[in-house]
Amino acid sequence: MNTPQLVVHHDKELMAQAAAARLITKIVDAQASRGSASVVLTGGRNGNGLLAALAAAPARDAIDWGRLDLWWGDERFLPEGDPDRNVTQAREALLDSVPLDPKRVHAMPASDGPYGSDVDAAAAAYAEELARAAGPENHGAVPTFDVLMLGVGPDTHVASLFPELPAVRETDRTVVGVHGAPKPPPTRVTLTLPAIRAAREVWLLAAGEDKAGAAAIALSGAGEIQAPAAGAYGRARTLWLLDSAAASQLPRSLYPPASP
Ligand SMILES: O=C(O)[C@H](O)[C@@H](O)[C@H](O)[C@H](O)COP(=O)(O)O
Repeated sequence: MNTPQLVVHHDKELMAQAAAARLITKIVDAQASRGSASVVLTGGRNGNGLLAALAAAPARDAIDWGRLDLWWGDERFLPEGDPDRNVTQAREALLDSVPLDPKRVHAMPASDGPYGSDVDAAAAAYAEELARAAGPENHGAVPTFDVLMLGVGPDTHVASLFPELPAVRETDRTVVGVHGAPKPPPTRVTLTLPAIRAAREVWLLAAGEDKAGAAAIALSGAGEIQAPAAGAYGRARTLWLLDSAAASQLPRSLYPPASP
């Protein structure tokens, strides 16, 4: 497990803009070296804020949108097109404004899709889609994600892995259904920690005063069952992108001064 790196920006708008610039560079570099890139998106205000900043970024179209695979870390199990679905919000924030290859946009199943209301079947189907996309070098589970992004909840949840619930304890499956999530809606599909940890880089997005406690707990050695964000790390890099408010309870020794 690599030591998390922290970057603290002055406020949440600057954090979103800086994270978007960082993501553009990461995607462009991946496409230059391997011909394509693979990114896992996250829902929530910080995740969508980053997508909106990316949509407005001057260098946005340095990305070859046709050679980008998009996956999701989690999804609210709602009907197709529901405004509360992460993919709906991502489309509004960015995806509908760029020329993606629709075959490379891998939304998680909706509750009125081929699996009906069976969220566990929907989760299993997404796990199979990931496995089909994995190459031999990925040990057959999930493709190599260049960047997997995660918003952080005030209770330290990431994706739909909530403290103490069964999904965060999963050690074999890559995708599971979530029943009774404390953050509405209660039924969700989520990647598990083993899937998250397959990513080259994991970026955790935390902005706002309401994330200060979660960041301090997750970064002070808490266990992943009680603090799922503590278990979210990449194979090569784990990066926390915070604003000053979310970093306000961290030991000063943990991070450099906020950017001006
Ligand atoms: O489906 C979801 O709700 C998200 O994927 C969830 O994991 C989110 O990223 C965090 O709850 C942070 O959300 P905010 O950025 O809105 O605080």
